[in-house]
Amino acid sequence: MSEVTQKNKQTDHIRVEDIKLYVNGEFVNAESGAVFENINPFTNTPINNIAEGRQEDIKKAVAAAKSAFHGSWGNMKLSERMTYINRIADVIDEEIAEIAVLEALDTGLPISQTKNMVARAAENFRFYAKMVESTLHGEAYQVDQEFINYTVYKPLGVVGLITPWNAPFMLETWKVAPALATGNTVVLKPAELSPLTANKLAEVIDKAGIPKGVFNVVHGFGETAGAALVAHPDVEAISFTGETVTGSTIIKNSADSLKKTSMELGGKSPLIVFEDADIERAIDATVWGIFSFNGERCTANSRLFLHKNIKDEFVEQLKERVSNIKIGDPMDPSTQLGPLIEKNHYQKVSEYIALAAKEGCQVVQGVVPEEVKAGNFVPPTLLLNATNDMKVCQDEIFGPVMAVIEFETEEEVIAAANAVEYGLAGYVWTNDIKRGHRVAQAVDAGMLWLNSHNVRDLRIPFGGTKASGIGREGGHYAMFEFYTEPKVIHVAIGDHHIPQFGKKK
Ligand SMILES: NC(=O)C1=CN([C@@H]2O[C@H](COP(=O)(O)OP(=O)(O)OC[C@H]3O[C@@H](n4cnc5c(N)ncnc54)[C@H](O)[C@@H]3O)[C@@H](O)[C@H]2O)C=CC1
Ligand SMILES: O=C(O)/C=C/C=C(\O)C(=O)O
Repeated sequence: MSEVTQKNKQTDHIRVEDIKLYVNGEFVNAESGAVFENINPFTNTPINNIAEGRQEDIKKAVAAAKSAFHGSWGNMKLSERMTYINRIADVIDEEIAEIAVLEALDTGLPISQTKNMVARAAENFRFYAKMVESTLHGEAYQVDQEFINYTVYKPLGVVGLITPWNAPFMLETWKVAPALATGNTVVLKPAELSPLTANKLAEVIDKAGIPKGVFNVVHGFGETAGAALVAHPDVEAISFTGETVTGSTIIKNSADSLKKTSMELGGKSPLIVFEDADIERAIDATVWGIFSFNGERCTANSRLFLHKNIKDEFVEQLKERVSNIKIGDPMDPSTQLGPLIEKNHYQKVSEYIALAAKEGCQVVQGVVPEEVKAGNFVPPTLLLNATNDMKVCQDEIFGPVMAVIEFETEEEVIAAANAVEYGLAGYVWTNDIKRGHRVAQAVDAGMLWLNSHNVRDLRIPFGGTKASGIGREGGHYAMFEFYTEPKVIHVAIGDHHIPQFGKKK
């Protein structure tokens, strides 16, 4: 991997070693020997080949994880387990530069942003080590002098984690950290479009010395490797982040084996700016919220609602920002917007923009420099004069595209913000404290930021309502409500009455 360094500004021709599956502590080929090609979104040339795991590989990985759960990992002292979890964080920190480069190479995300995502990944492990050690405890109830009833929180066993390509390393670790810290063992099926840092996570965890079988990675496609993981009877739970339709399929497919599922799904989040808002800050937050991560963000503010009295001024400033956003090579530290993940996605996003024009929007875009045209670049795009009922305001486009909708009254904007199938995030800008709270509470969203962009606090629940998900990640929600379950132990401390069925009087 020596070719991949931060000095590389030109991603052309960068090749990385081929990638294998990580099963039972070993890097192995797929049983079938199959591989698939991994493509660089900046050049549309191959980066490397990836072993393509299928059902037989999932079976092996689950068997290894099951054996580790009943062996070394399951029997380990808490303090020792936490030493391993913290060591994973340390290794990530040591390798942050290389991981950030791999992520940018694989996804087209700008290197300045992938660095922060990798730092957050290390924090995910440290956070859960601390959280589990300090707060994973049960309750005890005493019933007179007869009983003490207490609960302990037990890990589930083998858990399957299925993740998307948009912020892969950070989102994978956001699941792996609580899963391992609470004592489960893991089979990770990362997105087929972004395998590089999932492989790197296997290398990191291997380097941290975690016992074999505790963590496994099976690369491959959703319909084969993913579906096999979902169907496997020895997998106790599936935590999924991805598209709403895929989430629904996974819930159906997990029903036969009665699995617990957690669903972090799509979004079409509103950002509402009232006329009394701090306009400068609202503009910064709006631009960041839609154009960071190349617009491929579940929490992106893809619908901007502007009060009619500030709309023209706000839009003028937005146009200027859009024309200044630096589009280019993801490896260039000054790049703000890189290429989309793959050609098909580029096609999909471009079709939505064409549709918006047909539906009557005025389309305003930045300019993609000639020298990067080989990449899947969609420029930052504003869809002006949009109305909330348009298809481009209802569907998750998942690109750097924001619809701008005018409103007049509070009631009207709440109704429009909620007239969508999703309910992941929301953003409200106003300096009227009462209105701020009123609107924040009225918008259908699992997470609502008032006078702020998407700033994270790992202790709070992360997730959405409506078609944006079921369940929450983060804080004690992941710990108590998903990756463990309570076990009750009833202890008699006195001689309470026991009915004497069948006993001769
Ligand atoms: N709510 C949240 O926290 C977040 C949600 N997302 C959502 O993720 C989506 C983008 O990610 P994509 O990778 O395109 O999602 P996707 O749903 O296409 O794929 C996600 C994962 O599911 C796997 N998969 C596909 N079909 C499967 C099946 N039948 N059985 C099992 N696994 C299957 C894929 O191989 C991949 O690993 C967007 O909708 C975005 O909003 C992204 C980040 C955060
Ligand atoms: O912070 C998280 O745990 C997840 C973040 C994901 C996004 O912000 C996104 O995809 O928008």
